[in-house]
Amino acid sequence: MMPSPPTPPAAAAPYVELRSAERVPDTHAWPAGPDDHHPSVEAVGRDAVPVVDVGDPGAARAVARAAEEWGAFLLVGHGVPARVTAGVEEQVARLFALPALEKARAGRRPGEASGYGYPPALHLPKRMWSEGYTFPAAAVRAEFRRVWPDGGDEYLRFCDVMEEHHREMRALGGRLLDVFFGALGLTADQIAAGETERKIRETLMATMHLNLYPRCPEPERAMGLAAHTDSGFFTFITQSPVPGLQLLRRGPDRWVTVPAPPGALVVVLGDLFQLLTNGRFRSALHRAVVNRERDRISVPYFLGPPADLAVAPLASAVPPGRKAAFRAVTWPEYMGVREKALRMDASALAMLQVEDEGEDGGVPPKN
Ligand SMILES: C=C1C[C@]23C[C@@]1(O)CC[C@H]2[C@@]12CCC[C@@](C)(C(=O)O1)[C@H]2[C@@H]3C(=O)O
Ligand SMILES: O=C(O)CCC(=O)C(=O)O
Ligand SMILES: [Fe+2]
Repeated sequence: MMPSPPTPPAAAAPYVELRSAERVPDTHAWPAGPDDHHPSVEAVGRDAVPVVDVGDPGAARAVARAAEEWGAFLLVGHGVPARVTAGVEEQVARLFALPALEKARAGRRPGEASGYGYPPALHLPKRMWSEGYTFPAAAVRAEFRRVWPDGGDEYLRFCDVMEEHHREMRALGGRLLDVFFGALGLTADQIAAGETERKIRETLMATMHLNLYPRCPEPERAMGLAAHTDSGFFTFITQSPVPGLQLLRRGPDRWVTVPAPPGALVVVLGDLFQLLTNGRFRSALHRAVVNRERDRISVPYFLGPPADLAVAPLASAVPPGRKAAFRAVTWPEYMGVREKALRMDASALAMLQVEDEGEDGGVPPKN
C-alpha cells in the first residue's frame, strides 16, 4: 500500500489553488461581487486621497485633517529606502510561491496568533481571493523556521529582509506617532514630558500580515479582503504598484481606490486610535479588490499597544469640562468586544462608549 501523504493542519488548507483557477468557484463567489452596494470611484477631486510628507513643517496640520476626514492617507518623504520595500515584495512573492504543502507546515491552527492562513478576525460567509500570513514582527526567525525547518539561504535572506523592514517601520512608527500627537495640538515639550505619550511610543508592538491577491479570472465576482477596520493604533501598508486597496467615503457611500505610486506608504488608522483620541481621529473602513491582469502583494505593518496596556482617551484629546467618550480597554479585550459586535451587527466602539450628558463629544460613527 502507498503511504498516505502528510495531512496539513486543518487551518492550513483554506485555499483552493487560486493561481490556476479558470473560474471563481462557488466557495469564493460573493453574491453581488465587490460592487455590492456602493460604486468604486477614482481618487480624484474631492475623493483625492490626502498625501502627507512627513518631513514637511506642515505635516501635523495635514495629518490632523486627513485623520479627521479620512482616517487614512498616503505617506511620502518617510525615508524608507526603496531597496528595502522592493526586497520585501520579492521575498513575500517567493514565500507564497512555495508549494502548498510547504506553506501548510506553518498553517495557523484555531486560536493561534501567527502562521499561514485566513485573517483571524474576519468571519465571512464566502472565502476571499487571497492568501495571508501573520506574525509578530519581532519574532521573524522563530516563526519562519516553521516554513524552512532546516534554515538555509532562502530562510536567512527572508529573515534579513523582514527584519530590516521591521527596523525601518518601527522607527517611522515612533516618528509618526509624535506627528499625530502634534496633530492633536500637543507641543514638542508636552510630547516629550507626557508620561502616557512616552509609554505608548516606547511600548508600540508590531504585527505583520502578508497578503497575496492572485490575479483573478472574474474579479467582479470575488473579494480580495472583505471590508473591515484595523483594530490597533495605525497600520503602514506597503503595496505593490498595483491598486486594489479601497477606502469607504460616506455621503453618498462610495469606495475610493487608493493609488499606488512607487515609494508611498498608506497609513490607515485603527479603532484603538479612534478611542485614544477620544473619537477625534477616526478609523477607516477599507477592503481590497482584485484584478484580472496582475498579482498584488500588500504588507500591512500593524502598530498597537502591548496586550497588557489599557488604552483610554488621552487627557489632551478630551475637551475641558467633558468626560472621556470611551472606557479603557486592552487590545485583546477590544478584539473580544469586536467579535461580539460583529455577531450582533453592532459597532464595537459604540459598545465602549461612556454616556455623557453634554452635547456631542466625540461620538464614533458606526463603521
Ligand atoms: C495585529 C493584528 C491586526 C489583525 C489581527 C492581528 O492580530 C493580526 C492580523 C490582522 C488582520 C489582517 C487582516 C484584516 C484583520 C481585520 C484580520 O482579520 O486580521 C486584521 C486584524 C485587525 O486589524 O484587527
Ligand atoms: O491589501 C491591502 O492593501 C489592505 C490590507 C489590509 O487592510 C489588511 O491586511 O488589514
Ligand atoms: Fe486592514
